[in-house]
Amino acid sequence: MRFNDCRINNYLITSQIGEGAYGLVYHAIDIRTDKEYAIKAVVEGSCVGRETDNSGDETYQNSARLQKKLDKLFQDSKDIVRVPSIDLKSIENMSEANFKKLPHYKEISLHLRVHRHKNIVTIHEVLQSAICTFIVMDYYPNDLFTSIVDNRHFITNGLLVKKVFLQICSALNYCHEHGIYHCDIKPENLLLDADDNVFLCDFGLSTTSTYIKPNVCIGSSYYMPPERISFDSGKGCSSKIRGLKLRKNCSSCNGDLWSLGIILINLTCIRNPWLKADKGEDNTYYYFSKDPTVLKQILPLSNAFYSLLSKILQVDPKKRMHLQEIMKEISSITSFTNKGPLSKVPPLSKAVYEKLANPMGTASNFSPLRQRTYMENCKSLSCPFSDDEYDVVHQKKDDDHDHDHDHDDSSDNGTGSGRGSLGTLETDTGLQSSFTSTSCDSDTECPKTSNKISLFEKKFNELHMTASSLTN
Ligand SMILES: Nc1ncnc2c1ncn2[C@@H]1O[C@H](COP(=O)(O)OP(=O)(O)OP(=O)(O)O)[C@@H](O)[C@H]1O
Repeated sequence: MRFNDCRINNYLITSQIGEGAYGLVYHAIDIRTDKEYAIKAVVEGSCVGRETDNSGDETYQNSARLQKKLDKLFQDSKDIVRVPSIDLKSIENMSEANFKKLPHYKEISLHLRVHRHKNIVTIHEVLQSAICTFIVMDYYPNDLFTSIVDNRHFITNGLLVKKVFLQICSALNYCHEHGIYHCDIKPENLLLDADDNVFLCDFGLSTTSTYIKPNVCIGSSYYMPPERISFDSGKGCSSKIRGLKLRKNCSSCNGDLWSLGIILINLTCIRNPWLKADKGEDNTYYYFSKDPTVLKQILPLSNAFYSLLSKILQVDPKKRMHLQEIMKEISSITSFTNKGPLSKVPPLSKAVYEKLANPMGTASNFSPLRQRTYMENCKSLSCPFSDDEYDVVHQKKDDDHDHDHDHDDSSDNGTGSGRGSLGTLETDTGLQSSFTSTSCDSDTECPKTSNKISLFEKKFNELHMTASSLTN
């Protein structure tokens, strides 16, 4: 490895763990404490003045340029770079005017405003060298993409799906409450610790603008809402979706909600429903926009889960279900699929829901009416909760004498036992990693690009979607 054994202050670099459009991420060890960290190197000016349509070549060139600069930095300093640490509070308080001068600090500033949340990656230090900025963060060994696709970690465990998804929602809710819109919610930007706790990272596209321009803010196409793709590039620049004429700019908040809906499909079906929510370019999405029940034909969804997804994946962004409601529905849903292990899922107790949805201890809108507490099989389902959490669930169960499973979805005939079996979900369609162009918002026009071609792209293209049969 190129920078093996190089040091930045007290951090010893051990390997490269990520390569994005404008950042390189390294695994490092603090030689004083032996604690592991992830260090992201970003270059000043790297996210300025780049428009959306970028090829993989350009991404490669960007990171090659950064590598070269780092080479020189380490060479000049004989492998030990000593750089000052920037006061985090001063970065957090930076203004839009500051971001115009130092655009790459916007990602760090917005991230710092929310990194206190338990499910958002913590930034420890920001180090400034002459050629680039180093963001020192907590290190997590896995990301959600690898866990879903490679490890197939979720398809046999509905409680784990609930836990992970509620933690994602909780992190996102915290961001929205603080006026930060992530705009690049995708499995690669969700990291996992060894106990399957989620941590949101990469605020490179995030914005404080409640509305963003459709033609500037391009995220990963799989997770991008239709209103940010299907725009008229003509003078009016207004979006037209299903005959609706939408605002010139798109709601940042509602865009994140759409991405959540796609993540739910990833977690439960190991699929992406379409490549791009663009009627003109994607046949599956075209059919979905005409008739949402197409989702039930291409994915093994239970009726209850289809009903929930159709409320999240509303083409009209204003009609999308609110985040708090999504969380409550996920907590109480009793089936994700119409067959296999996810066809029977216990609802969460109020205590467990509170812990996942409000790890910061803020008030919740959980409705006691909706809660069900029959989680007696929690442990045997390979319980995703810690012992403490399990105790809370278990104690509640002891108080609860009604253990009958009462399915919302009576039409589901739940062929799978849901316990221990590998299930019958068709999981041969690989989940696509995000490799399309990305750029960041908005009023401040700070586009960045990302054309990460993942290992899974080839696999995905080979397998393609069963949905393609719909188009024949
Ligand atoms: N704290 C961390 N712990 C472990 N791995 C990390 C961490 N932060 C980032 N990574 C890894 O590095 C990859 C790239 O990081 P990040 O998304 O922040 O960079 P980027 O340049 O914005 O990438 P992209 O252009 O793909 O969005 C992540 O997908 C993840 O695999």
